[in-house]
Amino acid sequence: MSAPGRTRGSSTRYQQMTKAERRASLRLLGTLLKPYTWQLVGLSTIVVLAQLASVAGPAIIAWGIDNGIPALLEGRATPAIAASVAHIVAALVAGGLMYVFTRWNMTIGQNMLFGLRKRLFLHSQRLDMKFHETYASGRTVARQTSDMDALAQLLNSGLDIMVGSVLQMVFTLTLIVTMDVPSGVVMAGLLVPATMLTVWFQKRSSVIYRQIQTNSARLISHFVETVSGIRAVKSYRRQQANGEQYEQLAEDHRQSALRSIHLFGIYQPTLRWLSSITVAAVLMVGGFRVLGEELQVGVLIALVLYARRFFQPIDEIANFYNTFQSAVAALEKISGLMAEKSSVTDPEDPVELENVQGEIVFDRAAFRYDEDLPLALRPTSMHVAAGQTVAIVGSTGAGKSTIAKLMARFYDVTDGSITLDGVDLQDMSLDTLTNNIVMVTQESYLFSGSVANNIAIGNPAATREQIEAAAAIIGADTFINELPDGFDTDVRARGGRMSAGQRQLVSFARAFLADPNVLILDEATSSLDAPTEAMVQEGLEELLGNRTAFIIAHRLSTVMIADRVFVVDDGQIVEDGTPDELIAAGGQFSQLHQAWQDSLSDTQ
Ligand SMILES: Nc1ncnc2c1ncn2[C@@H]1O[C@H](COP(=O)(O)OP(=O)(O)OP(=O)(O)O)[C@@H](O)[C@H]1O
Repeated sequence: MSAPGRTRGSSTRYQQMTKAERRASLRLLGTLLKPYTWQLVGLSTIVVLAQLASVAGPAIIAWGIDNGIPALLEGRATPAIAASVAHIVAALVAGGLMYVFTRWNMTIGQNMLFGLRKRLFLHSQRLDMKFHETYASGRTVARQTSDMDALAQLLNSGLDIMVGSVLQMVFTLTLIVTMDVPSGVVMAGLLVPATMLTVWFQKRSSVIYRQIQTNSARLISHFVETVSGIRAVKSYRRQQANGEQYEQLAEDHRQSALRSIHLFGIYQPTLRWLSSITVAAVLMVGGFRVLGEELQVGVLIALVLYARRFFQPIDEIANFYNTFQSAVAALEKISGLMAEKSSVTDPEDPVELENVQGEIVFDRAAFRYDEDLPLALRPTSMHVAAGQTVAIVGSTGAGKSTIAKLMARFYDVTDGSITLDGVDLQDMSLDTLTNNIVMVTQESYLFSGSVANNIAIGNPAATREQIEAAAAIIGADTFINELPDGFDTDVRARGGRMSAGQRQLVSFARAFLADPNVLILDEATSSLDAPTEAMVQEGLEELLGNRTAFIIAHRLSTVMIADRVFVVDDGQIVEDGTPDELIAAGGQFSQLHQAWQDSLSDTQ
């Protein structure tokens, strides 16, 4: 019997699904089940046999009483012993079969979920940046967690209830009618109010389950938002206001949970009451028939036992309906995510690159983030020779990061092309691209694991010596060696926490180890303080080496090491030249340079 709130109803969502969505989700269920067709046939057979063995119990008792007792009175014990043995064997067979069924069924369910989880994870990773920017990460998490749980419930209990419980009712009713038609009529008569009660319960429970689901999602999302924005919460003293909001949401959740408990409180006792009335009615009708010698006592006992069992599966079936709806809605959401296509894909016949030099050419390359948005990069043509270091500067929102993201193929150009050594980025495999072009972003993301593992992401084949050498060249080794376990320190553990600048140094070492031909640093030095920046300046020059490099920078010191500067304004490169040339030209860069100079002298 399901506890209140265990299954998640989403009938409204289910009803809102279009036919196409429903078909897509059922198709996904079909692809999950298909490899297990024969195993599912085997499982169904086991359920049928287990139900037959379990339903045989009362019939054996009836036979034992009606034949065994008279035989005992005549001094023959064999029929009574045979009935007892048969009853024990039937119970053992039913139990054994259910054991095999449960293990096998759970194993298949877990295997299916394992396959689906893996497919979903790999698919989510493959999807392009545009998808990840629009599809909230919380939703991706829900696909992997609550939706998988809903599906797990269906896979765990689906076959047992759909086949087992339904068969239990069918077999029981058939046996009752076969044994005694009037008792069958009594049972069928009481089935009418039980069905009406169940339909009433089912309708209300699916609405309440949906409320519980919505309220719990609101509660969680408010909690997550507060925790992830805790700095803003503390800075603006939002604790009390947030607390009040949370209390209201928690109260809504409590109310919907109470409504669910109340509903169960009406349904289950009423169903039991109907079940008891059935037993009493069968006993009364049967009793009179025994008195009239139209029915044997053993058969009457069997009928009473069957009547007790008859209603047991009804509430399981009613609850299962919610499980089924939740699972179909979850499947629809999962299949929706699986149907998403990445616009950045591998070409069918990729061009192999050899001896890459690192020449980057934009040929009337233009880009917009969405069809109804203006161009973030207006048609741009430029040529950057292999080995050049280019600083990209410009005001906020000018389009600097957009240029960087296009070179790393986070997005594909809307028009024109970008080439590496004369080969269109879209004509090389994504592996070739990432082996040759690496972007270090300002977030400097560190994955769980040790510092050494985080650096090794740049080149998983690197030896420990190479990892430590990369850190030393970048100038990250001093602080890493001071961490509790040096390079083996877990970056998430206490003592492994790093400042923004230290994280950037680790990501520099990672990029150095990756050894790409083209390196893009997006604001990568912006969060280093002046002494740290001075420290990494040398490492940065080591990192840049002979490779082609694009540095988006807000700091003069970084810009001045560049061979060339692009000034970006309103989605286009408006100035292009060496730092000295641009200072002399008196344009935007020279003003920017002057402002930097002034700010430096102010701080001295
Ligand atoms: N994911 C996105 N979806 C829609 N528009 C975007 C997206 N990212 C950036 N834009 C828009 O594209 C334009 C260029 O943004 P971009 O991030 O390239 O500027 P930027 O020069 O790097 O700015 P900043 O120095 O502030 O980082 C801006 O108008 C911005 O609003």
